[in-house]
Formats: sequence, C-alpha cells, structure tokens
Amino acid sequence: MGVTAKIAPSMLSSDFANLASEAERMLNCGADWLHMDIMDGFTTYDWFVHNFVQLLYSFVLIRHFVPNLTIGAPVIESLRKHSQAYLDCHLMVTNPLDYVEPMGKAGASGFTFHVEVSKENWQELIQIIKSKGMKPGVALKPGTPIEEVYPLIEAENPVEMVLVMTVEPGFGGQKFMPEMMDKVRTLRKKYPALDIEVDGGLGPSTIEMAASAGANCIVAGSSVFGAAEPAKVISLLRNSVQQAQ
Ligand SMILES: O=C(CO)[C@H](O)[C@H](O)COP(=O)(O)O
Repeated sequence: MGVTAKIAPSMLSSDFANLASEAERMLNCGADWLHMDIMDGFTTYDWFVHNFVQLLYSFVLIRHFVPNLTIGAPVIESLRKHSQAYLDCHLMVTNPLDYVEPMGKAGASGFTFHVEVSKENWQELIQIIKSKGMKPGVALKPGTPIEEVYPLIEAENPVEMVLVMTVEPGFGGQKFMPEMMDKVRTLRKKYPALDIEVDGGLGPSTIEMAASAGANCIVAGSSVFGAAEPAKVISLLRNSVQQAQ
C-alpha cells in the first residue's frame, strides 16, 4: 500500500484536567499521533437552522458544526509547551478558515477541515494550511458522498489525508458505522498512497473492518482510554493495520 500505520488516541476521551500527562501516557503506550477534536458547539437554535434551512446553507446560516464544545487554539498552545508530538487536529467547525492562523501559531501539526463547510474555499484553505506549516486533511461526515473529496485529492495543491467519519461527529463513545467501509475501500483502490484516517468507534472489535478496507490512520478514544492496558490496544490496532497491508 505504501502508507504507514498511525495510531492516534483521541484526547477527547482523556482527562482534560491532566492533558499534558495524559498525552505523555499515550505516547509512552506507543501512540504515533495525538488526535485533537476541535468543536464549535451547536445549540437547539442551530439544530433548527441546520435541519430546516438547508436551502440557505450557502448563505452561511449554519453557525455551528457539532453539538459539543471542546478545545481550541489556546489548549493546543498549552499542550505544545509540554510535548513535541504530532498533533492531529480535526476541526469540527463551521468556519475552518478562521482557525488556520491561530492553530498554526499554537503548534498544530495537522489541520483537517470538513468538506461540507468548505465547498467554496477549499483551495484557499489548503494553501493557507500548508503555508502555516501544517498538513492539510479533509474530513467527511457519514452522510456525505465520497465523491465530494475527489477534487481535493486530485487538485494541483492537494490535501494529504482524508478522514472518513465512522460516527456522527460530536461525541466520543459512539457505535462504529461499518457501512462507512465502502468509502474507505473506494478511496484505497483509487489512491493507494493516500493517508486514510477513520474516526469513531474504533477498537479491538472493529479494527479488522477498517484495516482490511484500507484505513491506515486510526483514531481511537474510548477503546484506548477505557482500557486497563492502553499499550496493548494500541499495539493491536497497529498490528491489524500492518497485517492488512
Ligand atoms: O471525532 C470524534 C467525535 O466527533 C472522536 O474523535 C471520536 O468519536 C473518537 O472517540 P471514540 O473512539 O470513543 O469513538
């Protein structure tokens, strides 16, 4: 396949009050990356707008992307002071462009934005993300067809990773959606050297499906942080990806 396994514990499942030591613990357990979920909140009002005013989507009436609030650039900046790890940042926000500069300054390593909110400006986004020294990635929600990311992979200045969401974005601990594996298989067949990340519900019981479909970057939150021996889970995830290649 020509891609390497990257196991990225989702820090969303960590003890945020002890983020630096949780990060160090994961790296000592064998993590390659630390996955950082940046979310912008989603109120009842936003839900109404999101669901009933879809036609006005392109006029930017959707104010928030997910129904949860997590961390932002200040937390990335704080963590960066304690760790040289690759910080794989997943921006579940409506206006990713607003976050590029602060996230770059804070020390993010990867900046993955959502295709659903970047239809008009993905070229500009990729260019600015790269100019700030970050690796650009594009993510898609379960309901978004895979074809929507092809132009971003085939562009002259392309994204370097595709994140296939295997749960609805917003919360850790949800059930893995096996039907998303068709997207991964299609991507892997079409782009043998592409980094393909999966996120949501990954753990010992679901990794075989993701690995055999062709995913090489594995985000895992509750299965790693909830394990008595996280190192064993990380090692199992890595072995599954390597054996599938
Ligand atoms: O992006 C996310 C939620 O939007 C999380 O990274 C994801 O759900 C990982 O958590 P878990 O492994 O517990 O499902």
